[in-house]
Amino acid sequence: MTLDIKICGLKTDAAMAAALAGGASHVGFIFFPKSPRYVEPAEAGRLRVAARGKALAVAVTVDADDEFLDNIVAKMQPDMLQLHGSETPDRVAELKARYGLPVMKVFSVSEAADLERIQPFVGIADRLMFDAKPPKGSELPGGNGVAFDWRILTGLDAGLDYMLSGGLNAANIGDALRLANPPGIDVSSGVESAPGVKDPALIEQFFRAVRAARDDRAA
Ligand SMILES: O=C(O)c1ccccc1N[C@@H]1O[C@H](COP(=O)(O)O)[C@@H](O)[C@H]1O
Repeated sequence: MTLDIKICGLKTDAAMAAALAGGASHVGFIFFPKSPRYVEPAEAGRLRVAARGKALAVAVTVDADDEFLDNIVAKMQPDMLQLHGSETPDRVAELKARYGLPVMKVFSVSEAADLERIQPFVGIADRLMFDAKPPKGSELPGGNGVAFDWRILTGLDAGLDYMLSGGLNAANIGDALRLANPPGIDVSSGVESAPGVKDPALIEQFFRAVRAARDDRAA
């Protein structure tokens, strides 16, 4: 089975180069102004050029309005939108039609009952993502470096296309893959040396850990 790997919150050429060298299938840019990973749409547009033909460039937004999204889509030219807020199924459908782009809808989860919220989005969102709930007091809906109990994902329908996110890093990715067997994974703060500062060495280490875990499973 192939495994999609998204490195999110890119802000520098060096981080982009490390993500592509490792074999990322997706690279993400954060358009949430309060985030330490926020990047201006034009700068994301410059950075994403290196990914053309190699990885899908994902614009991550949180309950963004049309004006902000128009600007992001025009300047960055993403391949995909990631909706990390409380967007409804109607809003997902509206944005897919408006931009002609696939949409990945994010759900924050902590227990199996949280998975019931995905039903109205199945068949509308192109892909789902499961992230941990933000810790109390956090201003960020994602990018908190917090993991959830991956075993709850074993209750999902086989064949559901999703990415596992939240608190992943080189030390725990083996367990995450073994327990949840997701079709895709997404990492941000687990490959940073400080909030918003991607570390190419940690990115490389993450890919190495993924490869080692997959080799172990294949053996
Ligand atoms: O990373 C952020 O700052 C962010 C801000 C607003 C919405 C989403 C954000 N990040 C997303 O959350 C996942 C998980 O992050 P982490 O690995 O736990 O740090 C990240 O990959 C982004 O998709």
